[in-house]
Amino acid sequence: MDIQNLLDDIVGAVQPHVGQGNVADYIPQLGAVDPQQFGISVATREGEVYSAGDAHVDFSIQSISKVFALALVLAFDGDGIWKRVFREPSGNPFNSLIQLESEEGIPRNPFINAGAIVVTDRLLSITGNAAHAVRDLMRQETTKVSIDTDHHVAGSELANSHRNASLAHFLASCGNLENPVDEVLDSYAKQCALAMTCEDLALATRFLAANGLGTDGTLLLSPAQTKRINAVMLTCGTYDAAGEFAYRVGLPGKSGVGGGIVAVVPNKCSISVWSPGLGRSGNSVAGVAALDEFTTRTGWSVF
Ligand SMILES: NC(=O)CC[C@H](N)C(=O)O
Repeated sequence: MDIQNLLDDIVGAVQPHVGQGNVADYIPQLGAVDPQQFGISVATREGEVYSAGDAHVDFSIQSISKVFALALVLAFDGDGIWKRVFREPSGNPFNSLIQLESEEGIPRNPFINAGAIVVTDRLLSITGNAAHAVRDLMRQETTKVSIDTDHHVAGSELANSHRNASLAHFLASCGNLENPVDEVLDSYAKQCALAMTCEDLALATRFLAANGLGTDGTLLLSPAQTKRINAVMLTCGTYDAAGEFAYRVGLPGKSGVGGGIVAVVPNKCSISVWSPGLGRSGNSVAGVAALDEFTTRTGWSVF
């Protein structure tokens, strides 16, 4: 398989989709990003990296950070988090308030905002600084020490975070937050506002394609924990489009409203795509198209 050739081809094939959809503008800083961009990177289990298009441009990873926060909490704390968050697809938008009340403050899964706020809360309790913990994991896996939060994006989210604040206050009212609401929201916004490239994200996600083995050869997660994170990504990683994503792409994946998506081919490689235009459920239109093309042409999927 000539992966470089394939990625170059995919850049051409997805051009009609680049710019389709809408850039997230409920976080004003994200609304200012040029939608005419597309990048793709693949990191193989063996350590090769392939990139094409705008794969070296920084973008806001947003909800992709939720995977890494969950990985850290599972690594530090084992299964305790599953008493505070379910692992079922929600079928609702990522920032929906509806289920949280009827399900008495236990979020459906760790990848919708309510669930991710609970995971960040736990990570904050464990580490004292959840955003730094996620950032440091990214730095470690990419060996790139310049990775950091874009504070303009974090500030822009915090200044417009009425929905996440209402989720967090409701969680607190149900006794499902350990830390003050403002501190949890601050950490959550900063972890979401990490700025990274496709190549960085492919490298950072590689441990999920390697049974939990990190870049430096240490085990970040057990093979069983890795399998479970990938399973939750498959069923919940793209919100109320998880069924459509499984149908088209056939891989565990996690999207963010910055237009990035990471996907995992277990035991083979991690893939990261980015293009800012989002479909109705908040997933990159050109990104999903590229992953569809990738798995259809390689036959690399979990199905
Ligand atoms: N789906 C996303 O990427 C959402 C993340 C964003 N920071 C929010 O909480 O709204």
